[in-house]
Amino acid sequence: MAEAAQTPSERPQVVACRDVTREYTRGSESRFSRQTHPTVTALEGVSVDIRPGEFVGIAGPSGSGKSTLLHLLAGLDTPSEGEVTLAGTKTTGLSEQRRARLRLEHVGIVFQHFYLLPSISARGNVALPLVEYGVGKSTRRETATDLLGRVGLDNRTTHKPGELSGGEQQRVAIARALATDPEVLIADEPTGELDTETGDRIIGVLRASTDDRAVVVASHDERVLEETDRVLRLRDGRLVSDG
Ligand SMILES: Nc1ncnc2c1ncn2[C@@H]1O[C@H](COP(=O)(O)OP(=O)(O)OP(=O)(O)O)[C@@H](O)[C@H]1O
Repeated sequence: MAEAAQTPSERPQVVACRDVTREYTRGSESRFSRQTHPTVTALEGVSVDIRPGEFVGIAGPSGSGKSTLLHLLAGLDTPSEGEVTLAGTKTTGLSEQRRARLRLEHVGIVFQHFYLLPSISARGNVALPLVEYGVGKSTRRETATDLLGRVGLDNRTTHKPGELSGGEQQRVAIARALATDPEVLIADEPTGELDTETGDRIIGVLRASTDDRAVVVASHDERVLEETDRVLRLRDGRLVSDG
């Protein structure tokens, strides 16, 4: 069946979590103390499928496991138990280097605090993942300029991050995350510190990115969650609803 004729629910999943648990052990034994801190179970028994074309929200109170789940979905972290399969590859057991390659090839990541390089232009920042990908300079420039146009920043391509507003920097970060044309775009609190109008613009840019990929957003912002197709609600590390 042609891809275009498929609805998101008919497409194969791009990320699958099966009965995933993530525990953090805080502190460690030292020479002077045998006492270890208790283990925190940040996620427990979470199973989720995410397919291209879906705009998925992750919601829940502070500490409920949203960022932990996002990091697992993005291949930034691996579960203590259970399995995460990203673009057909299980993340557990891969070396750091192979996991980094898997992310480079399949995932775009947007953090709340952008993490743009201050000394280079918006266009240079967007082109950075393509350097790692081995794309030539003129194609990098062309792609980065095109992506900045798509997020409404045609007239800011040569500005450095410090010369841009928070919302503009966030749009540069989204354009950078899209540079490698990833199958899944992951965003952690992308509207966190933005005013309503700027936040709405970011939501629009994320929504417009879902045509051929999955977009997964962890957020406290109900305006973001209302725009998604589906919300995964977490409480105390457990998935309490999916729909
Ligand atoms: N590196 C870590 N070491 C120890 N505990 C951690 C670590 N990261 C997260 N936790 C704990 O895991 C739980 C889930 O954290 P997580 O950051 O996933 O929650 P969250 O829902 O994203 O919270 P917020 O909305 O406040 O960002 C919390 O109890 C947190 O304290």
